[in-house]
Amino acid sequence: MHADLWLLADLPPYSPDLYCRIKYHQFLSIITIYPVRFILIQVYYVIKLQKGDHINTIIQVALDLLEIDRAIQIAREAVQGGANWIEAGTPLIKSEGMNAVRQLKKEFPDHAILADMKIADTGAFEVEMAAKAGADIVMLLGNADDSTVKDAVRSARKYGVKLMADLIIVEDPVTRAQELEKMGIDYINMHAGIDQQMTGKDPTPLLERIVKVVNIPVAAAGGLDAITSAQATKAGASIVIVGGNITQSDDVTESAKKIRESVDAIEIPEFKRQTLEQETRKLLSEVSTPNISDAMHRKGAMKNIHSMVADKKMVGTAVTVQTFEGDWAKSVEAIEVAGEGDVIVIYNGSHHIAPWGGLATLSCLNKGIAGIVIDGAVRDIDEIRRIGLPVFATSNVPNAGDPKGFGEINATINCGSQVVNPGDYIVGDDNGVVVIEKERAYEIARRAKEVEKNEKRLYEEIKRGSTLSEVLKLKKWEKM
Ligand SMILES: O=C(CO)[C@H](O)[C@H](O)COP(=O)(O)O
Repeated sequence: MHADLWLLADLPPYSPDLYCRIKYHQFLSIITIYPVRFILIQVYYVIKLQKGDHINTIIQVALDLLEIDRAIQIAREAVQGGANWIEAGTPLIKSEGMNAVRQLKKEFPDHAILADMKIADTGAFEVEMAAKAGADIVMLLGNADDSTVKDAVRSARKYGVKLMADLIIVEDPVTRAQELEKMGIDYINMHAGIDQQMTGKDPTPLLERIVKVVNIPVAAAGGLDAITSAQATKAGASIVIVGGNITQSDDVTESAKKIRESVDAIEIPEFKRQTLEQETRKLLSEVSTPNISDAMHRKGAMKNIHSMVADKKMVGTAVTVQTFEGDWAKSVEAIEVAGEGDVIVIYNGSHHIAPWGGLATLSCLNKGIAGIVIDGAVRDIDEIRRIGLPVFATSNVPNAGDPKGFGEINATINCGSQVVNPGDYIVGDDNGVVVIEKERAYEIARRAKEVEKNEKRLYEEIKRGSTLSEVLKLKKWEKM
């Protein structure tokens, strides 16, 4: 059955009464003229929403991948979990062209296929191209020129496809949504793009305002997961577009199922957003230092600094100390300056004389300090290991220096060949230590989480018997 896109009718699983009402509606829509049908459908929606019912939300899985065969496999698993519409993501279309749409339509004839072309120009031509490849819905950029939008609408009507407008970089989304509806767009997509999400942008806040001013279905997209998809539904979204939290999951079907259950739940839990700092710390505690280094394009790793206490994870904000060979006065004074969740980062300049030991480490434990990093040596390694606080250094030795007091606290220092400023995020694990400049901490934490999700997915595929070069298609993507 070809999904009736307007009625969002391709909604398995749905309750029998809703099924009958939608079938009745489809019958009505066949026999009524458009305005009458339009009014009836509005009445239908108002009655359902008045009763507090949820209109079964469409889950659109966004296949932002590079390989069509992997995309098809992931789409299959997502549909098993309850995804309804299948999106050929922009990266997939840029990588595989219209063949991606053709293959998806061939594999999933009973599911609406959306081509996320993000059309900015030559609307008619690109809509025609996608329609002929089998797309049911085509995405254009909401801030494309009106002439492009209007010509895309003419082409969409001619080829029997629907149009969705992506508000990703629109200055005034509420006004633009109304203009786009007037020009004949079928769906509005309130979207926080992947890069925008890394800076904390969230599509939900504007959703309610847009749903109020347009009569066409509104989609939400941008880092959605089970909780935020439900919030988007509560804010009035009829379609939730989910990419990474399904496609990069190590269990795609389960992830899609969680989103299906969450958006269909009658009671949607209140979702209290954490502060940016809380979310940053939480994300950094979930990822590894290799994930973070990858998220920074292989940057940020400290050289020759190793964990002195095995199997310890450390996340904190830097209190920096500049000292000189073995001089431990400023290092110990820094314990009084640092607070809960800080990391004391020391440049000592020698690998043979320790400015740090067991007593200082115990003092840090008392203050809730997250850990210590020294470009230099430590001593009392047995005591430090018993205390269990994360300590990273270049070496451990038996001898210490004297408390002369040279140097300073909270100046810019160099540690492990990395520049460290007070307040920068410091993350350590058994791989080593990375430093993240505080201004980019949230963005890097989000990007590192994407790296981690992607690696988990690759791990899953290799576990099924593939190899790294196969899943990465190394030969195909080697730099020409
Ligand atoms: O259009 C997109 C990016 O430009 C993505 O498809 C959209 O953001 C959904 O993916 P995710 O849930 O990973 O954000």
